Amino acid sequence: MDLDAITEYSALHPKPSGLILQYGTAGFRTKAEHLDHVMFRMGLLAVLRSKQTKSTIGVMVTASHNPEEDNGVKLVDPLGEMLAPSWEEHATCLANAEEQDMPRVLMDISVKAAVNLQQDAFIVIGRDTRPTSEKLSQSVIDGVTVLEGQFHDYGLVTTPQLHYMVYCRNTSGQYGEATLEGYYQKLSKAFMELTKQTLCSEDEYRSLKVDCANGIGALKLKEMEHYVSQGLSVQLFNDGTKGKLNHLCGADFVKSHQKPPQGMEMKSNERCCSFDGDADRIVYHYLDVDGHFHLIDGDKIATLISSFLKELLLEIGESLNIGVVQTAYANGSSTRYLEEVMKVPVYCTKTGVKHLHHKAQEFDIGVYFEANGHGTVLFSKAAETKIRQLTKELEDEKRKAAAKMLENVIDLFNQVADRQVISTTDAERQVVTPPGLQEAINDLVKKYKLSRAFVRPSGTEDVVRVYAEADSQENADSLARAVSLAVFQLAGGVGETPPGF
Ligand SMILES: CC(=O)N[C@H]1[C@@H](OP(=O)(O)O)O[C@H](CO)[C@@H](O)[C@@H]1O
Ligand SMILES: [Mg+2]
Repeated sequence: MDLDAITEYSALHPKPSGLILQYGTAGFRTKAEHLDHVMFRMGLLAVLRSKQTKSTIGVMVTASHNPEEDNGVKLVDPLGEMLAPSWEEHATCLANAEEQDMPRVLMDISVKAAVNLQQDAFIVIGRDTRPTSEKLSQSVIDGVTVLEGQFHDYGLVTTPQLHYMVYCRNTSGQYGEATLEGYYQKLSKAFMELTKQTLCSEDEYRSLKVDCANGIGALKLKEMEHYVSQGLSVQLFNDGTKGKLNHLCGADFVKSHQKPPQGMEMKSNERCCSFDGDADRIVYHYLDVDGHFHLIDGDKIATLISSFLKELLLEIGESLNIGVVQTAYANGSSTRYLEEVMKVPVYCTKTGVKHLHHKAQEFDIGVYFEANGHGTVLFSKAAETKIRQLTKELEDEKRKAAAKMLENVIDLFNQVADRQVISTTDAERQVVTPPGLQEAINDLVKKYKLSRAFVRPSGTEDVVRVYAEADSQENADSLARAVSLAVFQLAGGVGETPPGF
């Protein structure tokens, strides 16, 4: 490691002294102007991780659903998964080292993690459409280059696309070809075959209006459109030509405000959906005949997918186990429905895809979704092999067709995978500190029917998130208000007291 060169280049990406950031739910996120040094250093760290794992590592420059002024970075591990927790700690240490200490901290990490510095390194880089992303990804490249890592810059890609590239490269192309063309080919082929097998072929079911949050999803869906045009006609809105990223539109807005995005014309019963800024979330929505808005969020998507999968498994007569993984944000009635009606075991993990993904790997088929629309279905290697074998061996036509559908589902899901006074336990559903806050929440929850509430510090924004549900909108709002007030009083709130809703 050429420490002089590192010191020299690092001075071109200086750390504002005293700035402390944490590798949170989905990497580092904050105002873009504070991130140049973090990007450079994540380029360095990605090289160490690549040498240690002897694999390609991904670096994605994005702040997903955050406002346009923010930016962020997350590292992608060899199998397309989120960075391992011990390396999140290394990332935090490296990002926070003062300028003069940085080369030493980098050395310490390479010693602690037993990195063979002679090993080659290869990094793939992607970015979203934020105005600051291009320059910041150049800083990542500077970090990679100074440690003599090789790299490929994919430029503008969605987060799932970058995860896909990493996985393809580390499985020598077995999962697919590590190009955008390869990505579109693989997904569209599975999608077209699966839709061919379904019953509803009328045109109205084949059109979809897509709110692209004024982000990268618009560019990439335009590229993908013609691969699927025989099975699906898409109409793009909020494609970034006018509006601001994630502003009054996109999956996060639609989910948290429970209303249609601006900039999209919706008529009764039209099928609509929204992406977030880096297109790794999707929620569906529609207006009914009376013009009422309905949201098909991650909870509902998980329920629909698991019932579909259960039916197919029944058809082929295989008893592969299915598990559904949710977070504390899942609506209580979706959990009850899955457990009591569908008889599917449901598990709750901490917020963030990495936690859900990890748990979902324990099943033959693991379905995981955050309520906000992040999610996928994972098939264990054994389940995948079994299903692929059945498509060849089964003689009964109906059973064979069901096995083929399952095989297409496997290929369609991209199976690879983003305040501190408040601390929590029990998958973030119970507050530990500050003292008294959990008791206050318990007392408030008791006042409402079918109610739940919890609070936790966000890992992507400088806020404390308050969740509340109850038997009516009015009661849920009122409970949320009361809990916010308790947080404000017991957790040292600053500024104005939380407003009414
Ligand atoms: C309540 C909520 O929606 N939280 C989001 C949000 O995390 P926070 O740690 O809550 O800021 O951003 C994450 C990354 O996009 C996403 O995984 C997570 O679900
Ligand atoms: Mg996102």
